[in-house]
Amino acid sequence: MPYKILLTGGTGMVGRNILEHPEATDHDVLHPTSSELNLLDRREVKAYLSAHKPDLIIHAAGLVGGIQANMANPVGFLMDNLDMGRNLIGETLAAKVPRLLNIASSCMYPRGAKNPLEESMVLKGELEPTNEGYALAKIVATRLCQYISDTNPELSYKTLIPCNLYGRFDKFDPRNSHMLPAVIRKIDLAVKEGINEVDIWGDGLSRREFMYSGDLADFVFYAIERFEELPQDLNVGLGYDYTINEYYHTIADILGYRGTFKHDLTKPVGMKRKLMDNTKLKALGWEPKTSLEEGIRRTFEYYKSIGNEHI
Ligand SMILES: NC(=O)c1ccc[n+]([C@@H]2O[C@H](COP(=O)([O-])OP(=O)(O)OC[C@H]3O[C@@H](n4cnc5c(N)ncnc54)[C@H](OP(=O)(O)O)[C@@H]3O)[C@@H](O)[C@H]2O)c1
Ligand SMILES: C[C@@H]1O[C@H](OP(=O)(O)OP(=O)(O)OC[C@H]2O[C@@H](n3cnc4c(=O)[nH]c(N)nc43)[C@H](O)[C@@H]2O)[C@@H](O)[C@H](O)[C@@H]1O
Repeated sequence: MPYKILLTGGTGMVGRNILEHPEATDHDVLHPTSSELNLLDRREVKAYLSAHKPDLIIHAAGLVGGIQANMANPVGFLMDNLDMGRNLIGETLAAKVPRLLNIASSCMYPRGAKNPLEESMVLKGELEPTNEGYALAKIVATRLCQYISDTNPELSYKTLIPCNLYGRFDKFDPRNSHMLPAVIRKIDLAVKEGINEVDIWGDGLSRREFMYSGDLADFVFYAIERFEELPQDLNVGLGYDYTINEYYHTIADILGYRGTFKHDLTKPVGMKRKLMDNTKLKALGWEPKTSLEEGIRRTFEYYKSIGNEHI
């Protein structure tokens, strides 16, 4: 059914993949930038919802970054994400908007939890220190949605928990990018400049589940067509992972890098693994379609198209 959707984070990687998806045109999608709607200003949020009256909200805004960005700014990652979530979800409740889809992150799982991570494991152990602030903010927004849904039968606020994501519209600046786009940039520079050795952060044995953002966007539309069928919290991932070393070698093969790698053990590695259980996702009848090789190729094409000189 067509919705009047408020999409937050519409200029970000997840948001732009949602807007680029063919089914976006089936709905009336409002996607204000942060200068048109600053989620850190609760009064602005209240006024925007009152003026536009969406019937579904997709919350894909946030202060987002890789391990090094999180370590450099734990206060910002906690405060901004907490305030954005609280302001948006709180005013959505006040306006009695019937549906909200909150985008969380697999980093909110306990660092030592048994893999694959099941949705019931949230809050069942200590968090990963390198992104604890961000994880706390994500957990608060996730629980806020649950409490609202549990105490307001006419409201349905649910959370998707994606694994690591990459793709078109990603961030490539090494100061705040995640591993996959950072490695595309590093290896592309090595090929262009004839560099024969590329650093891998850590021993490369950590494992990650990186899903192509276009697939998450596809699931978002699949999910909003079956909103009532969705569980309160739902992992959205591949169901398998690779080592960091394997990601480097796959990217090197695709970009034509023939040099060697050196492990820089002074760099942070974060969680050893955060593979999520996809039983509930598969039960809904959806699975991601984009292979790692195809996803890297599309991401690299996008990277080349934006001209990396200003990154
Ligand atoms: N990337 C990943 O690996 C990953 C993995 C799992 C989950 N997620 C989740 O997916 C969501 C989107 O991530 P992303 O990778 O798309 O992030 P992103 O590319 O950094 O985009 C962040 C978005 O949030 C907006 N935003 C930031 N501060 C704002 C504010 N004060 N008011 C309104 N909007 C604001 C930004 O708008 P401006 O550009 O105008 O600042 C931008 O559109 C986040 O909830 C993140 O936790 C991401
Ligand atoms: C989904 C995101 O996961 C994030 O954790 P996390 O996967 O470790 O974030 P990433 O920065 O993607 O790092 C993933 C893994 O890749 C390794 N890695 C290897 N080489 C590089 C490199 O050149 N750059 C980067 N960035 N990593 C690299 C890094 O040590 C870590 O083990 C959280 O900090 C965020 O809050 C968010 O939740």
